[in-house]
Amino acid sequence: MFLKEQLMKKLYSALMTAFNEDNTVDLQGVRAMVRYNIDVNHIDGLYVGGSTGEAFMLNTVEKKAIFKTVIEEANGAIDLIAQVGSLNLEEAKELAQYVTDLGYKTISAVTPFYYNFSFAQIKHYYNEIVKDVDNQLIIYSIPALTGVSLSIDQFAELFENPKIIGIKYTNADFYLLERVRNRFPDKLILSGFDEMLLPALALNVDGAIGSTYNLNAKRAKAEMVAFDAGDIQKARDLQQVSNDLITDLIQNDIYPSLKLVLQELGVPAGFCKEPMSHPNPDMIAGAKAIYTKYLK
Ligand SMILES: CC(=O)N[C@@H]([C@@H](O)[C@H](O)[C@H](O)CO)[C@@H](O)CC(=O)C(=O)O
Repeated sequence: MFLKEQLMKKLYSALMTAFNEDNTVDLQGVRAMVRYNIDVNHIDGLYVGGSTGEAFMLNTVEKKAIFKTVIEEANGAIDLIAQVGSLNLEEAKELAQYVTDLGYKTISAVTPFYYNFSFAQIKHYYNEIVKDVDNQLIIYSIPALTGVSLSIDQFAELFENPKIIGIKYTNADFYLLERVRNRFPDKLILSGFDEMLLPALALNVDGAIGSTYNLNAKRAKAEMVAFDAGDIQKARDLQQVSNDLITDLIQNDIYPSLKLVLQELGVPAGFCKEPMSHPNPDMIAGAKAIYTKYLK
């Protein structure tokens, strides 16, 4: 089991999934992205099977193949968190057992979405996912995509289960983040919006998980170091450049653009899965410009 100290102020890439043009999973591309994160980004860990991994569009067999490939390729070099949450609770439980058996030390699960579940149902979902596995879980809270906002008292109720150890906090509500941080000093809070890394650091999060760290980890790490050293102006300057990069990525369609820029960096990141876009000439030109401006 991880102790909180072992995960402090760490940077995690939200791992992408490489797809072939026909929308099948390209496991060689997945391996290449794991390697790039370890060898070039010097990342502390990977969040596998999350939004950036396009996991909510994958079937169980594909998810298992990715979890297996990633842990094999990482071979103990970095922390791995497996996002197993699913609207199909049976699938979530099956994946929780599967990744635990593979050796993942931490799991995570998105709040169940779409059906407007009550808090009692959400609590049941989390307790069921961890019930039979010897593992610990981080709640994945991303209200902008799920429509599910948990209150501080609801987080407290979920934390009554000792296996629930933290939150992947992808939320622009910094008032709630401050409240959560101070009410649960021993819980892991990992910030999820890359463009808000600096204010999240100011509120003493334990680290960050994000999509853009797949290619911008060096700058984000430098920002974390500057912040820790008290060089706030340097941290601001770095966040400003990162946010220019993130703005350009979003304007160019972020998920395919992340993959296109990785290809410029020599990583065969493949395609996104439809209905995500496949690249068109304008998008390819935009990604090349982003690479040249921020990463060359
Ligand atoms: C919706 C989304 O993709 N959010 C990203 C961010 O890294 C996001 O792409 C970035 O902050 C740009 O907005 C992460 O929070 C998601 C994430 O870590 C994951 O589950 O893959």
